[in-house]
Amino acid sequence: MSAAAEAVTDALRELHTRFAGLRDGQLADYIPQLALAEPDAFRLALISMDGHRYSTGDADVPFTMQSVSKPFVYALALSVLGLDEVGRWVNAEPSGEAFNAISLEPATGRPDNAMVNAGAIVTTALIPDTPDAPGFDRILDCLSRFAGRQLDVDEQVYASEAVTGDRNRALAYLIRSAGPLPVDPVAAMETYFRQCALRVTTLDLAAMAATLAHGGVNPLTGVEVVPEPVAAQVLAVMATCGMYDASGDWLLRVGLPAKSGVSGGLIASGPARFGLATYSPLLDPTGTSVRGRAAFGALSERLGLHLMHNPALAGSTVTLVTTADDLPSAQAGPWERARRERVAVVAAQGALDFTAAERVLYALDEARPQETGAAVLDLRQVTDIDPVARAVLQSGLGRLVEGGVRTAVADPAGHLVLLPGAGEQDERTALRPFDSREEAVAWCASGLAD
Ligand SMILES: NC(=O)CC[C@H](N)C(=O)O
Repeated sequence: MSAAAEAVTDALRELHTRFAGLRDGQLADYIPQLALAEPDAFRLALISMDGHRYSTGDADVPFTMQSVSKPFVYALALSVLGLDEVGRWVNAEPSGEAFNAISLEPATGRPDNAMVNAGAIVTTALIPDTPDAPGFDRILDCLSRFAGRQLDVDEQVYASEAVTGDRNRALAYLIRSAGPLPVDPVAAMETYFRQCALRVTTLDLAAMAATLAHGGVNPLTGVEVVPEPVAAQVLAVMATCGMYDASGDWLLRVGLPAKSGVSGGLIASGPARFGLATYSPLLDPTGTSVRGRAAFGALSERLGLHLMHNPALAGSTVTLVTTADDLPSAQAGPWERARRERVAVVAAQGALDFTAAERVLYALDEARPQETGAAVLDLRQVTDIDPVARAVLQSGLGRLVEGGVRTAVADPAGHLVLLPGAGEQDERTALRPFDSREEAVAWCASGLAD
């Protein structure tokens, strides 16, 4: 790793040092194998949207996923069946109850959400066997693609939970008796226990969290694991329900979609930013890693990761030049004319989304193009434009043209190539794309009324 990027690992190391001494909490012992975990183990990993990996502690040592598997199986169910169909069987409301609560909605028999055990059992049951693959193989394949490598089952942990998992079995029978879902409790529990016993490393979990943050595309492999809308739906349910009866407090203090598991694994996703994972098996009463919670809280605060913080710094993607005054004065002819007439020139830079497009259009209006009858939008420094920003800009520029403004776009990369009606307008007010700002300004100025 380069020296500069070591700074990110340093930040993780610092958190590790700061919280390694925390000895609060208990090992989960209702699954006997989990009580054998090393209480001092503490690992942290972060994976960026470019697939850069950072970690500290033994981030390559495996442990079982437990409930951290739930959002990924939910993602699979959503991509196979769609939100409406999945929503018929499992709701998306925070339950305010413990992960293993024996509780279903009275009116419908649905579990509250897919993050508590009852909901996760339903989600698992929604992935049926197909002629090609048993339900569990489909889950294994999907979760392996989230991780970017082939995962396997810890047979000892699986067997340990299968022996002691009566409460979950009871839930499966309750679900079958309370609602119309044709759950086979025995088969569903077999698959659910195996999914909980899937073996991952801390770096695997960070890759899985990063894939959700990256719109469903694994940033390490480039593979689209689930469609982008599904990734957003899963993050939404993680944000509201992922930490069970501590979800509200978590969103308030840490401010990231997250999911914990009783082995001590914990993930958090910063949408379009990174995937985070930690492993440390001492748990608080809600079943969340004590060190993991402390580390993610501190990291969020220190790096300003809370989702509700003011997201983009104003001006970071848009530069605004309001008149042709800034054009090089040596240029004669149409340039001189453009300067004299104060033709509006607005320049944007960086990646344009809806927010940036709104600023651009507002700046165009502020430059009062109706008074001069001409406007130039300079997109030469724009690196990317999303479909929403393109549509909003096209419609805004269309309005200017309709209002009689001669409008030119310096757009050598063709960000707005689909300009509606370009060339169909009358020559004086047409909307025209140009390769350079000079040509765009000259064309605008040459058409100004005398
Ligand atoms: N919160 C958890 O991690 C629970 C998972 C565990 N396998 C159970 O069903 O009890």
